[in-house]
Amino acid sequence: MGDATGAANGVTSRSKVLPPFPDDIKTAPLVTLYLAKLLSHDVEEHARLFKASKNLGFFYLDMRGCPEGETLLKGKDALFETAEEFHTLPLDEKLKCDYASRGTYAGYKGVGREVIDRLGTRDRNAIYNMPKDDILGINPDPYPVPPLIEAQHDELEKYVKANNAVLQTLFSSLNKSLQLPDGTLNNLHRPTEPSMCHVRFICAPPHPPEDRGVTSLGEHTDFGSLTILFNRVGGLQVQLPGEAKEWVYVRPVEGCAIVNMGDAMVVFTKGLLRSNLHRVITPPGEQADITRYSLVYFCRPENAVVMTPLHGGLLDQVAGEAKDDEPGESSAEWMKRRHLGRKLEYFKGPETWDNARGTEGTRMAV
Ligand SMILES: O=C(O)CCC(=O)C(=O)O
Ligand SMILES: [Fe+2]
Repeated sequence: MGDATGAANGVTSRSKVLPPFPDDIKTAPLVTLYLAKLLSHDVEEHARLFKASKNLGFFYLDMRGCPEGETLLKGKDALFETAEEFHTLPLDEKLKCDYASRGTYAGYKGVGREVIDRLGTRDRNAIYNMPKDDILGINPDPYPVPPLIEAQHDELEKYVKANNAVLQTLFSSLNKSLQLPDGTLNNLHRPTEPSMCHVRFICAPPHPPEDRGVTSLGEHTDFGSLTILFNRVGGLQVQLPGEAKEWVYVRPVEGCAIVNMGDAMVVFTKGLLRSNLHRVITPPGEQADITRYSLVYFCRPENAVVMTPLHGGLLDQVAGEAKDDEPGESSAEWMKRRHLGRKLEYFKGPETWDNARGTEGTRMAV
């Protein structure tokens, strides 16, 4: 469980105290926003969210000090335990929920079953994806889950709802800052409607000593709208905007989620909001010796939403259209194209990689 003192260093996992994130490495200058302030309609905090969403597109969201955030923090502690339990199951148990051949992102993906670049280099992460629609009972034909996940159904349901409460707060705030008609962003992301939102358990075993510094998860921008990520150890890096294209670690901070914009927000806002490149490499310092777990909630637009720029408010003053590759593509098609292009089962070469790209090349310079 998380360490109640508030420092990310020294937090415990199921079996041990985690080694500290080093103090002597360069880290990304993510601003810290406060959920409690956004909920109490603090005008300055809304402006800070808008600024962070335009500048780096990544920020810490401190969840402490309000029931909505505390519920999320409790949920993530419980689900880190579940993630460890799931990923330590025997491989044949996990492979029972590998649904890649069905053309879905749902279920288990073993280490090396995705590519991380055009050349087909394999990833070093195992992941388990649980669709929001399965958890909330919206999908009439949910993917089978192992008993230990079934046993956590209520916890997962609470977690999805807690994430959605936070997401709706963020969408309302950004909607106001963009001066869009009331509810525009929120109505593209109603949790009760079918969408490809999901909870993900990520597990990266330690890299062998000769491979330290290697990439586990290649550079990418997220496909969807907003991502709420919890890290306990380092390894996540963002590429700082600017000519130097410098990669720096993101320090995990206890009590805070790492939130980032995905490509859907870039498309909707003609590039006004930024989805920043990020990747996962060997965790820094002593953290390199342990298995790295992370917990993610990916929020995507409802399946029926068309991936095209929105109109109104400030967006009417933004020149130019984002070059979304296929105007008219639905959110469901966009997510599937991008996801399957990375799966080993579907990767045929550099063209598959290129076809799975999003807005990485079209974002505004800041
Ligand atoms: O594991 C992490 O810290 C980040 C994972 C990530 O970027 C992703 O799954 O899209
Ligand atoms: Fe990501």
